[in-house]
Amino acid sequence: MNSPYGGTLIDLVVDTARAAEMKAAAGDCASITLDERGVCDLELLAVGGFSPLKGFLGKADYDRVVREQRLADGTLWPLPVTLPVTPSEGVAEGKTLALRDVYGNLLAFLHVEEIYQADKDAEAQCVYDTLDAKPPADADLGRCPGHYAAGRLEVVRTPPHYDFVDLRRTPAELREHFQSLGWSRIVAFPTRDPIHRAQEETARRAAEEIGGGLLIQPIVGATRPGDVDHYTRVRCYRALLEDDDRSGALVVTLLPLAERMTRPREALLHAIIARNYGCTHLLVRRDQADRPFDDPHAALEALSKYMDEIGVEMVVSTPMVYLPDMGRYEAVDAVPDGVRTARISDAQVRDDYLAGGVLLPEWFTRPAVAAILNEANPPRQRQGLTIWFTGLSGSGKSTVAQALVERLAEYGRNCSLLDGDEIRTHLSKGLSFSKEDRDVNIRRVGYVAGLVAQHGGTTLCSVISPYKAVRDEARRQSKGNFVEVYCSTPVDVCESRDVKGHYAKARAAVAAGRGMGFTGVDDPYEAPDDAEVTLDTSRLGVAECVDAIVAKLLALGYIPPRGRAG
Ligand SMILES: Nc1ncnc2c1ncn2[C@@H]1O[C@H](COP(=O)(O)OS(=O)(=O)O)[C@@H](OP(=O)(O)O)[C@H]1O
Ligand SMILES: Nc1ncnc2c1ncn2[C@@H]1O[C@H](COP(=O)(O)OP(=O)(O)O)[C@@H](O)[C@H]1O
Repeated sequence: MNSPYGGTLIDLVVDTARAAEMKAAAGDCASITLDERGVCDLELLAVGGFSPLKGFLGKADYDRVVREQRLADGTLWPLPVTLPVTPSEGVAEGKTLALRDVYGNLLAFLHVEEIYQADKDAEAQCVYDTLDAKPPADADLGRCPGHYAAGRLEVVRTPPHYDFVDLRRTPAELREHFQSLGWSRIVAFPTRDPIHRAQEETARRAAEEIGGGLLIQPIVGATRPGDVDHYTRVRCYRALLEDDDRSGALVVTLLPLAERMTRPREALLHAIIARNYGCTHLLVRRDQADRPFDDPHAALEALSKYMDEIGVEMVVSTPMVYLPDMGRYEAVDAVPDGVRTARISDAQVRDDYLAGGVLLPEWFTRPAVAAILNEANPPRQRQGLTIWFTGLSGSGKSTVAQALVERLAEYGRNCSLLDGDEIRTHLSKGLSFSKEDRDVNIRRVGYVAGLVAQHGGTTLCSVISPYKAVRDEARRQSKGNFVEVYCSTPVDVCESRDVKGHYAKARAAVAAGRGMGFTGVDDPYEAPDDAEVTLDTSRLGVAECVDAIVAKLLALGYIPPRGRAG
């Protein structure tokens, strides 16, 4: 097994007596709440995943890491591990700072020795290589309020985790595990993608090549937007473990690393972490790029240059392809002439299989993994949905929405209805019709509908919602699963209907010079210009309105063609 980088596995977690003493003193010092990346970095610092670092980088280390990827003492270190702070009376040199997670859990104390200015330009240019392109990790650069703090770090507890606890091991625990397995040569495979058979085969071959074991390290810290969420990925890796007849040669351990998305430096960090976890080898893709303008070979070049110094050997992965006539995988460059090959691209996985609710074939993915991916990526007809009715009072929103509830049940989509009038008797009780209160009202409705949509439910919202900006906020809350129905019925028709007598009151109020702030009479209504469906209920009957919405939902895939309920 490999020794830790720098010779010693760092352990910053204090013993229980010291932890108790420190907790008792916590009230006397300022607290800061770590963001997602901060929590991940703290965990890896605490357990030695970032050995030889003993804390967040001080200025001398930071400056040299940014420009030369080396610590001040010359040790190769590719990426800044920093703690952003806003200096204040309690956050100052010589003070002690309590570090907490968003739930308020006390994680560590930093005895602040220095607070220094971040060099955002140098970070952007040297670390993220973004002289003329938008940084992939702009959120990371933007997250920094301008200063970093450093000093002696004492960790009271590592960030608590309640998911996949059986697959979480510190470097020390993993080393012990390797020892119990009798492994001395181990290839690490850090990944944030689901593993299909081709990748599995690639990783297996790497282990065979070195005559050792395989460590899959699912990266579960903050990853890139659009990545498959870590719960789904880890369920897939676990299925692999449970399903695999060769599972004796495979270990899965989660890696709580917040990725910086900046090759090639990130690849070097993976190598250092692999070594700290006891691995002797790192599986490396031939081409890897986080951004379209990245040089795909840069990571491999950097690794070749520094692997000796890091003390980890590189195994360059062999991409695999399926040979349907032979029922096996083969290295792409070893396929015999004239033999048929089969593959499914990432885009096909997404668009042709997952989006359509079609299971990936067994030759491509283990059935247990395919089932998890399908369950986690339901086709649109099984995804949540918000149908948002907007329009003047009396324009037909509630009438059409109620009819739609019945009609959608026919397609297996059961809906809840949030009707403006009713909402204002509880969720929004006491709110007026001022612009501010209307916005609050709509935000509440949008928030509730968004939560329901994200968990697979369907909500029909029937609210005037006169302002475009807040309607758009509601759309975002539902993460795009949002269909806007604009009841464009002319105001004179709404007024002639005057279902509740409000228009008459509003006109009377205006005539008396008081005004009532009634939408369409003496209050504004901003009509949508991008609604999915527009209905003038003075021209269409209720059933025709429902037909138009159903046709749109069919076209968008939110309901199945009749008789094929999903
Ligand atoms: N000043 C004023 N302006 C508009 N509407 C008024 C007003 N005062 C009372 N009402 C009644 O309240 C219902 C609209 O509530 P909403 O929650 O949908 O309005 S908003 O979206 O917050 O603007 C609306 O009911 P519907 O007719 O069902 O739309 C009105 O009857
Ligand atoms: N095609 C139609 N669609 C919806 N409502 C209609 C239609 N034709 C007539 N109406 C009548 O118009 C009124 C609309 O009121 P309502 O649905 O409460 O509107 P809103 O919810 O927009 O305030 C109801 O009395 C309804 O019967």
